[in-house]
Amino acid sequence: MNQEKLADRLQAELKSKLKKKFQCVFEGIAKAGNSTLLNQIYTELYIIEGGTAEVNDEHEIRQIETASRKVDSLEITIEQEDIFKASTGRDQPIRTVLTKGVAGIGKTVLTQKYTLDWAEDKANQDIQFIFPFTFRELNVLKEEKFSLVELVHHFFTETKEAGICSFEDFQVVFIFDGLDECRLPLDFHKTKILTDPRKSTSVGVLLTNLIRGKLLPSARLWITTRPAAANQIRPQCVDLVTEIRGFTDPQKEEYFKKKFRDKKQAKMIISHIKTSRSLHIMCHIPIFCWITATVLEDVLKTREGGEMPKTLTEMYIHFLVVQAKVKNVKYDGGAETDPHWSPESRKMIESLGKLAFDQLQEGNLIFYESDLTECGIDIRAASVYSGVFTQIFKEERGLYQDKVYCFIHLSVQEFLAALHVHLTFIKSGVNVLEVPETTSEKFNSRNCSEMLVLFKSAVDKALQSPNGHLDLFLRFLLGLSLQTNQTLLRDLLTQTGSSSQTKQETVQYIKKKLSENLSTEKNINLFHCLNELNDRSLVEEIQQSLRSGRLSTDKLSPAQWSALVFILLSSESSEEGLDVFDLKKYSGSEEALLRMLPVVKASNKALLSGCNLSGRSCEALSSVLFLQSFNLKELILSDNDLQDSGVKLLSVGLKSQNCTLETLSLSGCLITEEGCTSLASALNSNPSHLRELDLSYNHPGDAGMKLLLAGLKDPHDGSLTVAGLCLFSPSDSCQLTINTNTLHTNLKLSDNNRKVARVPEVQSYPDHPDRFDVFPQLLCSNGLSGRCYWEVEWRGQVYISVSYRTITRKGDGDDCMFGNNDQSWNLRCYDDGPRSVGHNNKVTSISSSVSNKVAVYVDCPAGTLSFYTVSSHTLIHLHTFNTTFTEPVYPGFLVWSGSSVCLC
Ligand SMILES: Nc1ncnc2c1ncn2[C@@H]1O[C@H](COP(=O)(O)OP(=O)(O)OP(=O)(O)O)[C@@H](O)[C@H]1O
Repeated sequence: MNQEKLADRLQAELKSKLKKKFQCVFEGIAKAGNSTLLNQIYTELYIIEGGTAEVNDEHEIRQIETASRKVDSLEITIEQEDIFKASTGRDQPIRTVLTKGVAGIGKTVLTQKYTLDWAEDKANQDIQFIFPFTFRELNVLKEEKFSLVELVHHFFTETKEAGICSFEDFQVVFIFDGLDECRLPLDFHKTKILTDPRKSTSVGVLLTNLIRGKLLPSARLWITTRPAAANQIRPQCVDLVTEIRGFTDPQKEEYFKKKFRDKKQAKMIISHIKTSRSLHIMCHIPIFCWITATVLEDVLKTREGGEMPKTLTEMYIHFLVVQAKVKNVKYDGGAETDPHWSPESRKMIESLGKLAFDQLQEGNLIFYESDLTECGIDIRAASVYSGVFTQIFKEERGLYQDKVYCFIHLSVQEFLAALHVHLTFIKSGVNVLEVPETTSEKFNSRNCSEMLVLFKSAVDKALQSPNGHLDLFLRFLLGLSLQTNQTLLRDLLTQTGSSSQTKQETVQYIKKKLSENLSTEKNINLFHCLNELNDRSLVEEIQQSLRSGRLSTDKLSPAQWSALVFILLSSESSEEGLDVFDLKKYSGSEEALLRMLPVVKASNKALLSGCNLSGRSCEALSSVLFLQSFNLKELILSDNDLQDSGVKLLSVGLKSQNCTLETLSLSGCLITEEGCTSLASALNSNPSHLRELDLSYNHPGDAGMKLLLAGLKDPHDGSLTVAGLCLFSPSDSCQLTINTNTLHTNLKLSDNNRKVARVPEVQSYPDHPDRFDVFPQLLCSNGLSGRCYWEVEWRGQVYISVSYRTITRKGDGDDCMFGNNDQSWNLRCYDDGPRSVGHNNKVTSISSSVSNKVAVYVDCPAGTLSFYTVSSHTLIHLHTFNTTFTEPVYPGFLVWSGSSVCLC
């Protein structure tokens, strides 16, 4: 048979083998007989290009609706079948792809789906052979010698039978899943170069050379890994890094719809998940979806509503309890209401915990019979165990038909390992983490509680691990120390432990570590730990790390940003802590804003002033305004060069019926008439909730002003729909001059006539008909008939006013005092801020924050007089008088004793 025909036949055989192998996924129920078809449950994942060869350590989620995703130009998404096809603009062919993703994000499932689609002739038919490997399988061959060809023959016997000994002439893809589980030495510096695929050597050397591109350079490679282990491969060896970000919100729903074919049940589960923000966020990780589905199916069956799990630890505890219950009911003939933990199941969890821990410490993820026996697991009963606790533990046929065992998912092993450490400590006071070489001098166990020593050593060990293999373990261990979590496990844990003081000291220890120079990945895991510990200062801690540059915003990968966002959103303190989102507290940059949009979305007030934002931010914010579930009431964008183009983009969102923004500040954003036009039309088309609009320090021009005013008029009664409109432009600022002829003799000028103070001594001013003789008042010489803006500072008690020139100057009647007649208007200011406004003897109280600086804006043609307090970068509207000015108005002041006023 010629080579081509042979290859075709082999391809058909390989496809048929891979189809069989991957058409079903093990979702923990294999033993129970209901294996699941991969095509039936497979839900599209959100995958992005994660930078070039620069491999950094990474983590968690992406939580943003599709609406905002499409405008997020920071990310290039990739379809599952196009993993070797990079975005345009790259001319080099892609040989090696490294796909990163956190635990349970769907790396294995993705590689399986890719292979299955190929085997079923659905995609990538240009590939002649796909050879999928897992590092788990390869680890077993650590001590053996193979050539590359022999290795392929070994795993894919049909290639050997077909007698194919050379793969150079074929389009071949090798998949290596789970680099984080790799126990083979991959030493890119020392390993000798090997180019001959027929030369026998250790598997580690084979892989190193394959990845280097020395061995079989024509083949393509796809390696998957948890982020923390990605750095085992030299960046130069990787052509494309991609990242699985899990499910987007619509994908989450799709998952549950596929999982629960009963539409009613699916709907109920989805709406239940949506009620808990953190649970909903967690479900971006497929394994959580699966665990959540398992837990909720049970929770909803047995109790109405109830508290939903909020943290990772809580979720896994629920999962364990559900398993115990299922075992009890299904296999032991118990009733749903019986205690879940029989002495046998308790014993089994203890044994499984010991196995999980011992093997995790060794870095082992598959075990042999001898490992089970060592942990007191009866080997004959092992298959029963795996049948019983199918969803925790599974039995596989390994190579050579040996029976091997592993946990249903690595995260379950990590959880049980933590449970083991916890249980052993509670029961016997033994700290199993304390092996002699790690007993650090730093801990003086006589001074700290024993438990604290345990936690500290766990933190240290996790930080020492180069591939992060104890990261999740640490999160679980700390999570288990919470009383609330121990209560959930009450029948399993006969005694509980850990005090709030231990918790506090653990938190302090973690914070100390956070202040050291750790990798981003470690930093983020420690944030997760604080979250598991329910620590309320977490948000502040994250802000500090970002602000100080300990977490450099330039170096954070998209996934790390998402992890921060996830922690911020799910942390307990976020309920109040994120009420006001102040970008500068994190990092005053556009990148930070774009990455933290989900936090903006969850906040009531977003302070984004002076952060170098551009149109990109406007576009993204606009998409947030479109969202239904959005809380934002105040958006402060002042002092960013957004320009007309930015405002146009923002206006798209302002038009949305979902937009319930009450305050918008665009002060000093370089907006001209064009920007005002789009803003006016947006505000006109949306029955807006907007109460305050600050457009000060822009250049709207007359036409822009008119448009805006028209756009903001109520169609029914013609009144302004926005109470606090601030429209002045830089050209409206006036330089006020005090008219010394009006000055009362107890008012003294200083600072080049910019400051007026009330003094007890009578000043020797000449008599003048314009001078106020009883009230300590003055007027400026500026007669205003257009638009004018000025700012004033004061001490003590003053009235800041405008008045017609005709106001009476002599005597102590109301016709003389600012605000007490129809000739004048005032704002009454006190030591603690403005308290009321007055006109024609009518005083109206206003609310204001503490302040001693106000701005006044008068628009004579429009008939408005507005007062604002001035606080950094923002004008906060106090009050607007609407009237018709019949003659020019003059700024003026009344200065009570011990007070002074200053023109800014
Ligand atoms: N695309 C998907 N559609 C439906 N379910 C999925 C998908 N991806 C993952 N899952 C579910 O999540 C579980 C975990 O996925 P998988 O084993 O692929 O994660 P992983 O990223 O390889 O994790 P680890 O790094 O811990 O090995 C699967 O068993 C399956 O139940």
